[in-house]
Amino acid sequence: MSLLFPSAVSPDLGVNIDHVATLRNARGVNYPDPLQAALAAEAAGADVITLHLREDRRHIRDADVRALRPLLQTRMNLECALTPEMLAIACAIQPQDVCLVPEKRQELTTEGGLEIAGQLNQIKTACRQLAEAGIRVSLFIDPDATQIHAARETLAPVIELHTGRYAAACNADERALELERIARGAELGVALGLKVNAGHGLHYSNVQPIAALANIAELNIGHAIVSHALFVGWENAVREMKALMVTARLAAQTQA
Ligand SMILES: CC(=O)[C@@H](O)[C@H](O)COP(=O)(O)O
Ligand SMILES: NCC(=O)COP(=O)(O)O
Repeated sequence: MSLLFPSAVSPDLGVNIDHVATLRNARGVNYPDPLQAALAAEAAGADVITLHLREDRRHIRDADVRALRPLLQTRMNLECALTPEMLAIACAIQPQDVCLVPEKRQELTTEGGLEIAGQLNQIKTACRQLAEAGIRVSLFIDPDATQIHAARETLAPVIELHTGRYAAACNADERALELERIARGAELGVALGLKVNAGHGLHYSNVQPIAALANIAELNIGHAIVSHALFVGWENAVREMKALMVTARLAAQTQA
């Protein structure tokens, strides 16, 4: 696990296990087991295990989070909405990291980042509550200067930049623009003293330009790894993603 940021040999890889649970829940059975996936991901090189306890429990369930916490050798990054229920669960389970994310009931996936300025006091209070429970707080936000400055005001030590627009870009020009927004956002975050993570929609085909950014400390990736695992096996899917990240970061460092 890399301890320093930025400019480590690779960003940390947070493997998101949500969609292992999606597959389990589709049949109402107890397999595939997200706990087994988490432990195997750690053995294959994951630095962090990320899981999103959605309010509607569409994939990860409370029991998964509770059972996994004492088993992990790395870190648990629990993603949750900014609600009293979720904050109470997080404080009881005490993951090392909590990432606060916006949720909409009908969305297929997380559509955007937190609107921090509009709920500054509520977010500040949540950050204080989590910090008092010994939890490091991350805010999932769009790579937007206004949001990054607002995040700094909450005293949360970490931000995670939403890479969804980058991942969904329709052409090379659009992708380059989105990459530039993320690079500038990461630079600003680090300048403000924040740890800067990124994630959402990243895939084997688009991860390297993001992993190359020296200011990015951690990438959280799930759906692509679960999907690729169908063809190459779970551990190989994790190893391949980590290898792409290391290669991209090393190449960028060599060029610098
Ligand atoms: C915040 C984030 O990007 C992930 O938690 C992602 O949202 C998980 O997958 P779903 O959005 O499909 O639940
Ligand atoms: N925070 C982003 C994340 O955990 C991974 O999301 P995805 O790779 O499943 O889109």
